[in-house]
Amino acid sequence: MMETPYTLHKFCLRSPTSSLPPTIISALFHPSMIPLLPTPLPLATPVIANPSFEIKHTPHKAFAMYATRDIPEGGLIHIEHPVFIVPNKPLPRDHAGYDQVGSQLPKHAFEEMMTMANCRSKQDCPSPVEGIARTNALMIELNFPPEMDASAKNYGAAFLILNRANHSCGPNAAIKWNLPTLTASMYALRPILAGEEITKTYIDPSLPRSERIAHLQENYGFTCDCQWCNLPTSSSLDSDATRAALRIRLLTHPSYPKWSTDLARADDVVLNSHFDALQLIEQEGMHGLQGIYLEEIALCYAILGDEDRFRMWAERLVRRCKVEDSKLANVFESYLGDVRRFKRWAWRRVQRKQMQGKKARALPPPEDLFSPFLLEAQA
Ligand SMILES: C[S@@+](CC[C@H](N)C(=O)[O-])C[C@H]1O[C@@H](n2cnc3c(N)ncnc32)[C@H](O)[C@@H]1O
Repeated sequence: MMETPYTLHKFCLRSPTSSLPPTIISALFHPSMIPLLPTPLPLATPVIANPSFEIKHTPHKAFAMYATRDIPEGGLIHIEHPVFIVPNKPLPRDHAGYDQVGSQLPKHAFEEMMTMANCRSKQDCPSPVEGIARTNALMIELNFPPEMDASAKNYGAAFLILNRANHSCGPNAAIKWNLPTLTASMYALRPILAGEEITKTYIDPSLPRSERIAHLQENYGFTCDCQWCNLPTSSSLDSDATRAALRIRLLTHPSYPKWSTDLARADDVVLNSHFDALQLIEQEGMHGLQGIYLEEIALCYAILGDEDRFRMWAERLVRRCKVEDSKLANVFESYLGDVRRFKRWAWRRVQRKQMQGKKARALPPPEDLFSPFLLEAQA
């Protein structure tokens, strides 16, 4: 039998209140990975008391997540520990690892997991647990040291609820993994209406439609039914071009840092470009790209010293990135508490005033401009 370093582990996250049972995570870990988990292990994160979604069976996609009430942009939808963590690579055929993982799960979790999608063939994945893991597991980060071999850093985690989210090329939600708490959080990328399906993306949505379709077919065994994959050919080419442009734009858009120190550039050059980007993002449903534009629009208004507009955009940014980037949300929350905490508040106005002051001092006093002597001299 071929030797494999992956061995089964069970992690027990104690509940913060004695009335709740602990959370168990089964994992197939390389021994070198154990120190890469948080130490000590976090307490179990309680589930959200009044969830804003339900899981329903659908005619064409098996199960799906639906919003049961309106969810605001950036709103937390669900937070969950994985039921299992496994390496994202096939183990030797005779290795019982995946089946062991399955058999170690609590009964209800195992039964639920066995109803999850499995798009792998028996030849490809003889163990159904492996097929389910390969269809559903989300890539997660552990405390990987930089020198570690890239193939060893490849771990996936399966979630009983989050894995019910279907794919869209214009998703309204995204998932953020948090290693210290060993949880994944789902949050809204844009406002979601009650009754809407909650979707995430399984692929890079900026790829052209043909590549997205091929990728989803090959890796997940389905043909995407989203509105962007069903556009007529001519509109689809436009959509491909817009998506490609949005991807490039992230690297090429007018630079906020340069603008913020360069009075020669028009006040609205970055703003106009970013408003334009937000419109294209809206059109393609690529709200995952909004963050940088929202942040820089708020910063532009700070540099311009336009408090009302700064507040409007900074409040939106804080809402939007509360889950995705809580540090950034905290920074902007502190500016909202007192805009003068932003060190370069109204920098462009202040600079212009100072320059005008300097120019005025460099010119002769106004009465001299009209003195008979000057007129004579000019003549
Ligand atoms: C991670 S699971 C999503 C939840 C799944 N529907 C279930 O019942 O557990 C991925 C599988 O869901 C289905 N699926 C996801 N997104 C889809 C879409 N946009 N159109 C059709 N089927 C989809 C495919 O069968 C895919 O292999």
